[in-house]
Amino acid sequence: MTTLDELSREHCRPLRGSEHLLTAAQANSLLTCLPDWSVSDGGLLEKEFNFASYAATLLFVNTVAGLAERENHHPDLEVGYGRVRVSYSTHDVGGLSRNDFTCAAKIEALIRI
Ligand SMILES: C[C@H](O)[C@H](O)[C@H]1CNC2=NC(N)=NC(=O)C2=N1
Repeated sequence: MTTLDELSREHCRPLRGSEHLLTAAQANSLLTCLPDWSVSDGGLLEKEFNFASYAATLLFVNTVAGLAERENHHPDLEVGYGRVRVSYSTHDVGGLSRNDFTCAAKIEALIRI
């Protein structure tokens, strides 16, 4: 079984095409190592993060944006006061791929520093 640490050390690969879609079993297995992440009814890998200040919220947004650019894998970010909902899916695959779980693990690794 993949651990959070192992997943966070992977890098996103350019994936295109439905052959890279994860099965529900594969997605559920990866989900077990991501604390408080869930797969929404719409098929997005999601988590809401809460912060004590607007400055901390924006620091998180910018850090996640930097990660997205480095990995060339970009989440939707819904930003509120002290709150960010991060949603991943892989557009080029048409659903969830391993890249979504890799990036989620990287976010977990960076907030645990
Ligand atoms: C051309 C470029 O590499 C692709 O469009 C990348 C960019 N970032 C991406 N981000 C996400 N979330 N899904 C993708 O399929 C995706 N594809």
